Amino acid sequence: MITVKSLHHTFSIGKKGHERKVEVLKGINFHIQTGEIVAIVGKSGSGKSTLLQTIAGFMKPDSGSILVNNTEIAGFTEKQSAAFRLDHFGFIFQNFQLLPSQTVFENIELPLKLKGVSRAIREKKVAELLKKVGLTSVADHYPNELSGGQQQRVSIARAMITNPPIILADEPTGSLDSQTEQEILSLIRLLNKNENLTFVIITHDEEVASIADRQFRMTDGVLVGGMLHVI
Ligand SMILES: Nc1ncnc2c1ncn2[C@@H]1O[C@H](COP(=O)(O)OP(=O)(O)OP(=O)(O)O)[C@@H](O)[C@H]1O
Repeated sequence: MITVKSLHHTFSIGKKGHERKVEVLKGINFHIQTGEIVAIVGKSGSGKSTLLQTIAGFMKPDSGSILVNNTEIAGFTEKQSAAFRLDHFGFIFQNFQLLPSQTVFENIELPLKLKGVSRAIREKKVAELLKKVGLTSVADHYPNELSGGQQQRVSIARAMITNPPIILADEPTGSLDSQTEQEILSLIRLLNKNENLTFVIITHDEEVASIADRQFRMTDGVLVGGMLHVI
């Protein structure tokens, strides 16, 4: 599903003329299979977000290979990356990133609108997903009328609406209390099982990492681990 080989990336930090080079990805290698939940765990600044951004095609690595379903995406142009992203990746963020002026229904249907999907199909698909994430009764509410857990359910539904095979999640429960965190983690597990969805979750929270089939540890730009985790 995702195979990363010899991925390198270096940032230039600081004022022009006095830049400092920081090697953030020092030759990353891993393979993720379809239907796995993988957690990428590591301290702040270890390079987790940079890795996720390169997989998603938001950032071009200096060198290395990223194969997603046998397509090499590391050398894609921005336009190619955007098109590939829409078909292959859904995103979940710590702060939900919902549009405040749009209802739950409208937030979830947005990616389908961007793809030019007809209204009838959009309505059918959003209704199906609302049911899967347990939000049918709040379809016409606005994000600020929902709890944090409900907002994260909306963003999970939005991430899934175009049927991408892979969900990339950056600290998906970072803004939630521990009980709500457990509910969202259970939902992720359920969707993984029922829909065969692959999840790549970035976290520094061991509780979150514990739901993963495998955990990778990011330390100073090096990724280690990947042992099967028994839950
Ligand atoms: N656009 C950028 N320009 C320059 N340096 C950057 C940029 N993005 C990240 N960095 C640097 O790269 C290193 C890794 O950052 P990254 O955000 O990938 O870490 P992280 O493990 O995701 O951290 P956190 O958990 O705090 O989000 C940090 O030293 C950071 O300062």
